[in-house]
Amino acid sequence: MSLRRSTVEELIERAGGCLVIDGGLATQLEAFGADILDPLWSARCLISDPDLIKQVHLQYLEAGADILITSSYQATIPGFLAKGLSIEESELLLQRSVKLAQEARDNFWNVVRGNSMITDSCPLVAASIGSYGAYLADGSEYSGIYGDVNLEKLKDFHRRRVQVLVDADPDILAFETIPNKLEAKAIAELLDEENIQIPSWICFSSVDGERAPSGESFKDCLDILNKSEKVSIVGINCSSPFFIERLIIEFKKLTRKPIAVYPNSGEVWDGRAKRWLPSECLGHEKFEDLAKKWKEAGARLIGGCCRTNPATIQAISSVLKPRT
Ligand code: MET
Ligand SMILES: [Zn+2]
Repeated sequence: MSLRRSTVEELIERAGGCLVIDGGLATQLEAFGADILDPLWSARCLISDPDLIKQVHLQYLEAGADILITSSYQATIPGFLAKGLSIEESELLLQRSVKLAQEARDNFWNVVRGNSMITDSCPLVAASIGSYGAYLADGSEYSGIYGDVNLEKLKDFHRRRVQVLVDADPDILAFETIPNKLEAKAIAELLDEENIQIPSWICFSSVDGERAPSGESFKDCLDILNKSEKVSIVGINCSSPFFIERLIIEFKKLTRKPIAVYPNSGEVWDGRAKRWLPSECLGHEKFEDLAKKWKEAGARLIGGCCRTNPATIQAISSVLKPRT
């Protein structure tokens, strides 16, 4: 069942001022030996090993996550068609991504926690919607260079997947690693055109800690989103944790919407070579210190992205919502 009777603000308040997002799904699938070197990336497991996805969701819940992000980041209908699947099969797989997270959540809440009913205060399911760049799988979610696309093409790219995911009734739509203003605008317009009733977040990537990867200012990007009632939350994901605090302070000046941050470990993705480049990266203990600062700076949803794992989320959750 859906948890949308409360607003995002109410849920945040009830959670003590901050909701904990889970960590890297792909990272943890790989840690279990899944082979995701594929254009579908983590979504490959929707075909090859759906049970493993559920297991990883459960681990994040046990680590203290209030929000699970589904395995649909790089799941797209054209991507599935390219694998020889039919449109119907592709849409079923998208729906399965939401179902797996809902089942993990219900199981955790009812069986592990012993609650008899799914209520507003149980963990939420956020349907992941990767950027167009993530679908291209050429690293452009971190460069913002999309070549020959326009607003309408981007809307059409996102449209059917959004409709199918919405039908599966997630609690939130999570647009991730958006690298430019054009795509942010396309998403905001699409949510309006389709009259989507599910709250959504739009999170940008950033490479330099100051601007969107395209070089456009966050002021320009957020000005567009501020006008949209359909966009409930804005933020940053899969970017270096070292500049997140600075970006939260900047975002606070630019928007009144709740801010979400779920950075990666600080390693850098080489989109062409399809590997993480060795670089300075952050340990779990450090995430604990930083998460506290991010909350103080004004972030209201905090978690981890690629190369973070359940231990990271455990560390974040222990400082953000110490159990009494
Ligand atoms: N949520 C995605 C996953 O782990 C990561 C998004 S950033 C590349 O599947
Ligand atoms: Zn990531």
